[in-house]
Amino acid sequence: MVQQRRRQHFLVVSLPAQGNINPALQLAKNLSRSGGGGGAAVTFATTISGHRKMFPSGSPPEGPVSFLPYSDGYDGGFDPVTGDTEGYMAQIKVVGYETLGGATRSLAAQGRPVTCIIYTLLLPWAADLAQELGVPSVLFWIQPATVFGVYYHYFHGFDGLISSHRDDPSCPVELPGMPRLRIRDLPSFMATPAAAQYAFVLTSFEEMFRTLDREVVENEKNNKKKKKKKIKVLVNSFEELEKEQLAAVETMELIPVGPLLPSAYTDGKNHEDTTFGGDLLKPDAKETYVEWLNGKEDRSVVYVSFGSFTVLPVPQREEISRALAESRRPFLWVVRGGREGAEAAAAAEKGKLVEWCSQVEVLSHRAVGCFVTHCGWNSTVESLLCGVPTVGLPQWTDQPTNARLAETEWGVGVRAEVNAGGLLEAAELRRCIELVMKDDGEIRRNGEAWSRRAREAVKEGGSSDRNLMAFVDSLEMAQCPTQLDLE
Ligand SMILES: O=c1ccn([C@@H]2O[C@H](COP(=O)(O)OP(=O)(O)O[C@H]3O[C@H](CO)[C@@H](O)[C@H](O)[C@H]3O)[C@@H](O)[C@H]2O)c(=O)[nH]1
Repeated sequence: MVQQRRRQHFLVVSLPAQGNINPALQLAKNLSRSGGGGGAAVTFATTISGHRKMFPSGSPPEGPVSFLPYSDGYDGGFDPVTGDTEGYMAQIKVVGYETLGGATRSLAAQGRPVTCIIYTLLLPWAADLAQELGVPSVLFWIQPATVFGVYYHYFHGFDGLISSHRDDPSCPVELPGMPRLRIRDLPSFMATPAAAQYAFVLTSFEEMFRTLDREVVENEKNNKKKKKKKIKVLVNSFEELEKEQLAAVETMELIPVGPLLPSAYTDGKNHEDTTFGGDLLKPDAKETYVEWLNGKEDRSVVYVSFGSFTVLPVPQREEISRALAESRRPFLWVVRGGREGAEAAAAAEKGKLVEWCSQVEVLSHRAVGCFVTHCGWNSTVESLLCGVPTVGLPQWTDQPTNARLAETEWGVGVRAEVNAGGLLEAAELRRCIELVMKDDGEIRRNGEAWSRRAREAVKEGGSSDRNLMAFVDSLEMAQCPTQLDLE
């Protein structure tokens, strides 16, 4: 008996946020190499406003991934800092569901039916859409498996216990299958009451976990007689990094397929794949910072960046600015939201300030010796793969957990301590920078070891690569509608 395989067509759906778009786009590229017979078809969908920012010239470049913009009801753009975020999430749920549904049906009418929807965070409605269209859906979790596990337990019985200890940041938290954490290491939305504007995030995460719970129940119903199959969740992590946490939720198979970085920086085989390909902000001209880095000694430069979302308050910028200006090391600082507070650093001749850069190119440059970061998960895995030790100044969401993992579980960084007013002072920042920059230090050695393991996982034939291929194969076999009996 021979089974006829069907070519997959993945629809990868992302919010128009940089921290979501980058790993989702890289996953889309990797999926396009998967499956037999010339690879799977992959379409990447984000909102019209996000799509316009990604491709200001109008059309995306030719390549293995197709692009499908859909309306969220805010085609002119939405500012998550000043706008009504809760209203936005309610709107995208209705309008996105409708417009993405319509666009997906048009693809089917053109002879390109979608066979699987993969969706990133805060888009649980994409799973409902998949159900309506009669195709499977898979969550792509773009934070560490540890954070997935922590949220899972929070929504499965531990919420009361955690909430009742919120006043004690150093209180230990022991959750099944998770490393030892404290209240201060938990995702901010559960460790501290979120500002009203972001209260919706916890609700949205809960909705996402309830969607997964529903899938678990349906899956068990449909597979009663067969060997117990788990529902699948793709994760931007790798086996060695979070072995126990990946196995901590019994009813779900967390499949690590990361770290997702453009392949020029991982196995170096595809030299063309040097960017994620979806910058929402315009990078400074490369000559201004890459050529500047070229002139610096190996591991001498302090790179400072707080991701795509955080705009630090002016007093915090002043402290960082002072620490960098007074340090004897060269630095490259991505300053977002204007230069107020960064004047001392701007005036220092040994430093460079930019508004946006190609971070993976910077982190993989031989001249970069440490990364002062907010510990967003993409920044964390990018620095891990590049072997650049970190000084963490977590702000919110998963960042406190990521900072804890980097410091305690993997030993590749330190978390800088803030004062009673929540401010990281210049002296503390300088102390942390000197600690991680030590040439023969343990942190640097750990960083090198984890960099090797991360590259090993993601290269062709490595564990993450094999996991992704096996995931695609499992879908092909599951959906195979035809069996040709040759006998
Ligand atoms: O000048 C810059 C600065 C950043 N980046 C890239 O932008 C992305 C930033 O992602 P991340 O480090 O995860 O930070 P955020 O943009 O803040 O991401 C949000 O989304 C992530 C995924 O959910 C969470 O882990 C973070 O906490 C959350 O703030 C990374 O790929 C960087 O390489 C650049 O290319 N150039």
